[in-house]
Amino acid sequence: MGLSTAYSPAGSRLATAPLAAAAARRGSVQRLHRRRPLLATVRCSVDAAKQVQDGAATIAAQEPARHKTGRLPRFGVFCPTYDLTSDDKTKSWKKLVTIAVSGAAGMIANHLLFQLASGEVFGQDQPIALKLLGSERSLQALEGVAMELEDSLYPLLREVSIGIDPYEVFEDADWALLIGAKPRGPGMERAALLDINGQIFADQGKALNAVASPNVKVIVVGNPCNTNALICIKNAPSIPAKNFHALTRLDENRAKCQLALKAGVFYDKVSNMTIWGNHSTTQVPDFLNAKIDGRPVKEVIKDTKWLEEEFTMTVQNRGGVLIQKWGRSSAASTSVSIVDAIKSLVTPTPEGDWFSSGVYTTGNPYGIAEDIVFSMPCRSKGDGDYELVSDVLMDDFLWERIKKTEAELLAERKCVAHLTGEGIAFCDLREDTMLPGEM
Ligand SMILES: NC(=O)C1=CN([C@@H]2O[C@H](COP(=O)(O)OP(=O)(O)OC[C@H]3O[C@@H](n4cnc5c(N)ncnc54)[C@H](OP(=O)(O)O)[C@@H]3O)[C@@H](O)[C@H]2O)C=CC1
Ligand SMILES: O=C([O-])CC(=O)C(=O)O
Repeated sequence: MGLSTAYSPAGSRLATAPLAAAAARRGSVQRLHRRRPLLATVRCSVDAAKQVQDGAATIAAQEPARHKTGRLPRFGVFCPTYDLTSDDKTKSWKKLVTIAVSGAAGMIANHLLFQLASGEVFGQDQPIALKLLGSERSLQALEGVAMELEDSLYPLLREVSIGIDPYEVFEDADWALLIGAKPRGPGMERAALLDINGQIFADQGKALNAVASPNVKVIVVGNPCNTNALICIKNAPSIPAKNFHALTRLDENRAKCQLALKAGVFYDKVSNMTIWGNHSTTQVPDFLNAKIDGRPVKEVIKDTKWLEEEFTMTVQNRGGVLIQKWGRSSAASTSVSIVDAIKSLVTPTPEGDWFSSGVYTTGNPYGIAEDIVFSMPCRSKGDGDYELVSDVLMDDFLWERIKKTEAELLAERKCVAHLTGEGIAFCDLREDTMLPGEM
């Protein structure tokens, strides 16, 4: 095994990206056309044996200059010197999975990237390439992240590249984990946040549409994640809308934790936990359909007042309380929940159970407004796809709250009409509309 920094002879491939970017920026969403990737496979950049002969140190020393060429600098490349076809241990290794991560120098990514590289997400026989998206302001930090990934000696991590142009970084991505977003600052109107972050997700949607794998799976984490995911969908008409998710798995995990603590059971006894709606303080943690040890929650926890009030509010406000304690928003647990969300899509859902994800509502069986991204109960066969669970109970309490979070998302959609190709934005959000982190 060898370790250094070098470059694949991929100049022609990368050189085309700015052209695609310019074309896409000029065109409307509808006029965007998918571009066939010129090179479908990503290779290891460093061959250990060759590296010794060629003098990898010289290549590494030239690396800073390469930033200026517009090529993606490559890091963390472990090319096994053994023959993949003849080594028993590696015979079952799968085709490389390429994962693009935005906000890669941020706090959540600082946990997530290492979980991805360790093999715990996609499996111990699944080599991966990480493509990290940053900005001018974070490029140095991003190099630091890449260096730490190199130094971690993950055998499944075949390539790390960093860049600031989504049209380069998203090229051929099988997964796009969109974390980077501007945090809401003091005094900033929510409408302004929707506009600033919405613009980021409109651009990234266009880039995904142009260069990612046609079946790329996208998980939007950056807030407000439901509406950011909707903006992405609208700007990526060639990618199935079903492939986009807004992360509400952290909310599901928080709800499971609270129910387990109240019932005095281990958290793995809590199942069928749905978070309905927006990743905001209007979200609805569903205790009507959730189960503890296979029994309806309301049979186990008889304190309905607690369920309707304390439980619900604790989950809705958990992010804000954590910010007050920590001075920053949940990062490690968010990373864990992204891992959970991916695993739920790449492994079959246990019989009778489900998971929550913010997905596109068109065609939903519950009567929720179409054309928004709403957290709902999903099941997967483990093929990266999902289906909505249809046999759920509904009562007045649940439905009333679902309508409130739905109204919030419909209002958010109006605020970003200019970014979804649906006309002039009109923003009239309720005062109490907040992200989980705002209190
Ligand atoms: N859905 C969920 O459950 C949760 C969502 N979140 C959300 O995830 C996002 C990332 O959180 P976290 O990693 O902790 O945040 P950090 O502040 O640590 O990192 C965010 C990254 O966003 C990037 N960014 C993109 N555009 C801007 C901009 N205009 N101004 C400032 N930074 C920008 C920055 O990277 P660069 O300069 O490289 O672009 C920065 O590194 C936030 O939106 C947060 O609210 C957090 C917790 C839970
Ligand atoms: O508002 C934030 O940035 C934090 C957040 O989403 C959460 O903790 O759920």
